[in-house]
Amino acid sequence: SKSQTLLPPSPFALPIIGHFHLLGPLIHQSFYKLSLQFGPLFYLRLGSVPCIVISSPDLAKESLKTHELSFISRSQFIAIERLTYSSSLAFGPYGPYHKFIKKLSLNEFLSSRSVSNFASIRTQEYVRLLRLLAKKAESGEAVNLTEELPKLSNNVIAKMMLGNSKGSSNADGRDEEARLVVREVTRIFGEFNLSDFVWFCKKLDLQGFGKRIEDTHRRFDTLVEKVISEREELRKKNTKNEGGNGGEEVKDFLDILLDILEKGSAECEEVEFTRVHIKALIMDFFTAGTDTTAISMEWALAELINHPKVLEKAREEIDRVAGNRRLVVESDGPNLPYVQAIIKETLRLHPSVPMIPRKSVQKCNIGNYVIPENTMLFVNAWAIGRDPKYWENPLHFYPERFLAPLSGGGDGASALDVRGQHFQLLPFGTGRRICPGLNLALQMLPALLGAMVQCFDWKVVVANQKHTNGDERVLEMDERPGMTTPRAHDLICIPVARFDPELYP
Ligand code: HEM
Repeated sequence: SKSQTLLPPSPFALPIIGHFHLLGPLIHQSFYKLSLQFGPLFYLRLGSVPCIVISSPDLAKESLKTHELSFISRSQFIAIERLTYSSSLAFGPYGPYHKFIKKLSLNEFLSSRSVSNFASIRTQEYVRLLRLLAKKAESGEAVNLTEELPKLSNNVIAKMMLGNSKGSSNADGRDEEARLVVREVTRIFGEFNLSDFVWFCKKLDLQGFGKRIEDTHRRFDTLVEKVISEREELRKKNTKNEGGNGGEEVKDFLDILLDILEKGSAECEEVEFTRVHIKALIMDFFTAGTDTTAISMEWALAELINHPKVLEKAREEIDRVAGNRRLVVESDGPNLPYVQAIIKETLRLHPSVPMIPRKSVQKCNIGNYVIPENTMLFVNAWAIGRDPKYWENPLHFYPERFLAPLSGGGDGASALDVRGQHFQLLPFGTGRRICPGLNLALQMLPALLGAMVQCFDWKVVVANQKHTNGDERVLEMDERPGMTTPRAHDLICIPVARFDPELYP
């Protein structure tokens, strides 16, 4: 029939640029506005790249579950290709290598068990931040949380993945350099490169991305080569202890990967696994795991500052569970349902990856429409999280919606989790390409938020963060463009101590 050959509805396109003229800097918001006009499934051409945008849970399910294998890949962009050594888990195609490395990452690095094994490393990092905040509180100084939170998540991933006491020294400022490189990579990934979208610009590099990409690639490669070579040396010296790991410490992911590189593994017989794959994986976890976790934490705290009653309720729960003689810790998580609900509510309104990006590997039908092979798919999780059809009072920050209602009613959100089973709430995506870091993020976020609320009151100081038009919220909640959704302005606050730092572990 005619409908079997139809593309989804689409706005008027211009020559060469296609629909780019319809997009503002916050692309998920532009897509949301277009969805109000063209419906929950529409078609765009970005330069010469065909795309579809989905903004309803039903169609999200149809594309990501029913047609999962059709939309299983991701688009290859010039910067991503180069900076991830064309071997990315996060951005690469789906196939035997992806299956192998994802399974390995989930089993050996990011499973609930592995994440628990590294709990003490994370506690050290939480306490390092809390001590800094306590110092600032003592001197009445402001602290820029937008700077500090990524340091924490970066350190956590570095220490879980690469270890911290394996003979590598930070005397040459390596941690700082690593953080700066990761920040630059994330920035480059989030910027729009004409060469990716307009076919005749492919070789022109009109915006000068090439040099930035090459410089950043060189800096990262130098760093990661040093880390891997030092570990290889240490392993040689230490051959008596299997894995060269000193026996008592928990094996970090780098040791596991080097074991496979040296001895092979039954499961990787079919795939090539080289030193380059190790480097790519390190890049993957730093870029996919650092900003996302820090941004979610920042939004959660900003929402609490804007909603003092929610903050007070969270604090009552924390004080009930941990009291005021010990710090709240990750293992308290299951006893903190209200704090957990705050995290879900934050991920609903501020998913740090606002759109799930995929690419079709074969032609398929969605609704009554035909989606050609090689079409980019954006599932707009940000828009779905704000749709009044699925959420009561969607713009209201109301964690209670995720707690069992006393007497029915509400939007039924109490039954929803964030693990990819419920298509109206997809902050971590779903299916075979679901975020493997979700266990880690869901361990860290409640514990860290809990500790920051338990230990401090928060005073907002910077003028451009504040509403001036009589809005009762204190902080503005605007977003900045990028691949993730950071806050437009840095979150700068003065912490006021309410917990004795002597009691930190
Ligand atoms: C609040 C924190 C985080 C959020 C909101 C988040 C969100 C996401 C989303 C939406 C995807 C795409 C899923 C899909 O296509 O279905 C993704 C993929 C991914 N994430 Fe996360 N993420 C977070 C933290 C982390 C952490 C801590 C790590 C690693 C340590 C990580 C590593 C990855 C990787 C490797 C992928 C690619 C998976 C694949 O393509 O198979 N993420 N994440």
